[in-house]
Amino acid sequence: MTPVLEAKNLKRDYHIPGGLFKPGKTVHAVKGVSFKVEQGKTLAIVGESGCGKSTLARMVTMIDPITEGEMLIDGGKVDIASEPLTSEMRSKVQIVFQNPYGSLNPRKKIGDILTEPLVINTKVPADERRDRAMAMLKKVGLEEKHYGRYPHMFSGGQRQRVAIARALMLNPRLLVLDEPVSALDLSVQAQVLNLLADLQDEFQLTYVFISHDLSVVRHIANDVMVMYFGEAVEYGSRDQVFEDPQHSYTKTLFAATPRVDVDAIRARIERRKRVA
Ligand SMILES: Nc1ncnc2c1ncn2[C@@H]1O[C@H](COP(=O)(O)OP(=O)(O)OP(=O)(O)O)[C@@H](O)[C@H]1O
Repeated sequence: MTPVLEAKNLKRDYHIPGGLFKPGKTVHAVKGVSFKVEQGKTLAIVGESGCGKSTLARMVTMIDPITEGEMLIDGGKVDIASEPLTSEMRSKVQIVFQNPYGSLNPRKKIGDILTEPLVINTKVPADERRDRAMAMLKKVGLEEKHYGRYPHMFSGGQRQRVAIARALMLNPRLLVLDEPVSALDLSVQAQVLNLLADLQDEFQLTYVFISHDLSVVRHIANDVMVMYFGEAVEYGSRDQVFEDPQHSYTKTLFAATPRVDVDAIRARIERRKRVA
């Protein structure tokens, strides 16, 4: 099967200009990383702060340019040299950021936030845009009455649902989730993870899930890539990486991580749902 995304030897350098007495320097944030992810699957990218996870997320989402390497979506090459990238190309990959407070425009109603990607990227007429946004609200566990409300009227978990809904409005081939639950309370984390899992099952969505939280990764990933100083030091199936880590950094990372039992939280929520 052709992977939805295949990245080959991706590199990203940042050039930091020097001052009068300080020479400029180049930060090699991502140093040649390759991976692939198939439809309906989740690739988790883990590593500690500064290892290059977000840089990778921004490259895959085409927000940041690639210094070197190749990216194929559905087997077709993303021509990183073509500037500006076409909106059709961009709409294939969407991103959900960590902070549901900062990522939604506080001056816009939820309806406008959801329909905006259609206004910018498509010729879908206004009444159909509204219908699609209403349907999407329901898919992410919100209600039609939320359409006319502002982001400040929602909880953190609900705002992240709005961010997920917005990301799905263009039917992307790939969703990049950059620490999507780490700003949320633990029980809300489990609800949003449940939602992501349900949406993936229903629509065969493909995720690149960026996280520093191994308990979450264990719960959601099919494959795992561990990054360390801009390199992929481990890459394999979830069970392979968790049960038999090869690299000394992965072993240290796993040993240093307290285990939060997300499965138990999820089971508790399911029980509550059944009682209610
Ligand atoms: N715009 C930038 N200019 C210069 N250096 C940058 C820039 N963005 C990131 N870097 C550097 O690139 C490296 C990787 O950063 P990145 O934000 O991708 O890491 P991360 O793993 O996502 O960390 P965190 O989890 O803290 O966000 C770091 O050394 C960082 O300082």
